[in-house]
Amino acid sequence: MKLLTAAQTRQADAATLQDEGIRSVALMERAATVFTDWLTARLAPTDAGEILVLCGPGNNGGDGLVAARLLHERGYRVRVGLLPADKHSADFEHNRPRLPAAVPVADWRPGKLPPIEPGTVVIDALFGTGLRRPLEGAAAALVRHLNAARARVVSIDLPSGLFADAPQPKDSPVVEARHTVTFELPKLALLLPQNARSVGRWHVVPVGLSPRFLAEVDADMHLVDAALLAGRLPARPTFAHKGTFGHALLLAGSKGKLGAAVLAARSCLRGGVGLLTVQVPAVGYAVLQTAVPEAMCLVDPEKNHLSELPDLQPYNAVGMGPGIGQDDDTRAALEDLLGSARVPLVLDADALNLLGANRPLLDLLPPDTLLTPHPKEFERLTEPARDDYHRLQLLRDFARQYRCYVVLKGAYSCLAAPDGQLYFNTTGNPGLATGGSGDVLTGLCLALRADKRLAPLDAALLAIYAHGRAADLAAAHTGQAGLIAGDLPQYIGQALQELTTAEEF
Ligand SMILES: NC(=O)C1=CN([C@@H]2O[C@H](COP(=O)(O)OP(=O)(O)OC[C@H]3O[C@@H](n4cnc5c(N)ncnc54)[C@H](O)[C@@H]3O)[C@@H](O)[C@H]2O)[C@H](O)CC1
Ligand SMILES: [K+]
Repeated sequence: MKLLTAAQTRQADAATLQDEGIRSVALMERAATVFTDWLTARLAPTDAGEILVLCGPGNNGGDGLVAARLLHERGYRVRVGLLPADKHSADFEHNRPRLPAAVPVADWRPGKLPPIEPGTVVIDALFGTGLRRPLEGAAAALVRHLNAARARVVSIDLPSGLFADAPQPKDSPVVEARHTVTFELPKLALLLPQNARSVGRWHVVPVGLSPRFLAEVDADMHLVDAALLAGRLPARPTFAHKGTFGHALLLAGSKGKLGAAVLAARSCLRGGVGLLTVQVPAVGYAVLQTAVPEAMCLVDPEKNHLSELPDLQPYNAVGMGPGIGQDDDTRAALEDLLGSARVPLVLDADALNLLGANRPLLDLLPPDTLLTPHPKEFERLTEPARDDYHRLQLLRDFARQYRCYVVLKGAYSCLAAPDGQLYFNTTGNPGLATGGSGDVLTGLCLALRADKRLAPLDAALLAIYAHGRAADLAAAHTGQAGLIAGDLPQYIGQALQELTTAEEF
């Protein structure tokens, strides 16, 4: 699924009107109806009390007016508060007189703002994608008043005051919603940690925007969902043998961190690799052979850390990083790897920290290398980000500059591709915030990069999605708090199977 900018969303609205030959008030009616359906499916009239609908001057406010009318028709008690404005949108003007007389309407002016009882259900229809500048004056006062009320706020399309795809000044107020019900496609702002307090939980409801426009529009941001991945993971051929799926080499572990090697190795095997060899320092030999008997094990000459590469000739992909530490010898081995590898590389954890501490090594990164930093590791590779938007810009720039794929891990992990496209993952849950879950991702990435049938982009997309999906499957048994990284590999197979394309008849 594509992620649109605010400007593209306006174009999508216009294309929909044109393609369907409908008036904009009809689209507003549709949007407000799906919003109202969403709300009434979750909130009975008896639990709602008197719903307060706060309406701004534009089409977001127009949506609010329609929702107020529909809620009244469905037996809810409703009142409307209007933000005073010099000018209203045409569709707002169209719907204002259509509010039933039984719905109380008042202007909500600064200095005379009525109290909002704690727990009141408030529909925030002040501003949506048309916000042009940070809120000030009457609008800012109203938002501050609402945020102080401890109400149950549901925002239409966006929490008011939040730009759809750009940062706002720290001191400009934004509605703090429990739920944001957004139309057709999520907006970038909903995916970023810095907006979590305003957005609450977000939900997408369909309004039927022009399929033609959505197919044609040139987006540079995407959501990684099952639809995006359809057809990217071919079924395993009947006459497959272990060579078909590649031989991966994993360089992992140091004294006290062999668990990282074990987790990555198990995950690589569950990711479908044909053969796996793991090189560990001597201290890890018995651990690896016992914990992961399916993998072959090479022993580094050093006892406690990795110091050199084996002959790379047999391998289709090499992964390095989980648990390796940052010894000088290990840095030398990494440098050797960057200089000599002729196959896809996956770099994580201390391999990234070594790169960050030795920036000239970045110029040695082979094209299409896959890096999987968390935000701190990414910062070591680049610079501290001013905010989440700036971090995405740095991510994009880095992927372009080094012609590599970078997964910035977190909720909605974001993959940047060498062409500057960004892909936000939709699977996973807070149970992944546990030690070792990144090592599992590394192993899975390595397996998919070793599979010669997969393009680099497809391997990375499949890996981040299946990793999150495995966590969702695991959490159904363990709960989120009880989820540990070792639970994940056993669900990778199912996650990949769900994505596998059946052979066409
Ligand atoms: N995408 C869809 O499927 C549909 C979306 N709809 C809704 O329409 C809004 C966008 O409406 P628009 O009129 O473009 O913008 P807003 O209502 O967000 O606000 C515009 C309004 O506010 C003024 N304004 C802008 N910034 C400020 C500010 N900082 N302070 C004061 N006033 C400001 C501006 O001048 C305008 O007057 C979208 O989010 C959906 O909710 C449609 O219903 C159709 C389907
Ligand atoms: K809103």
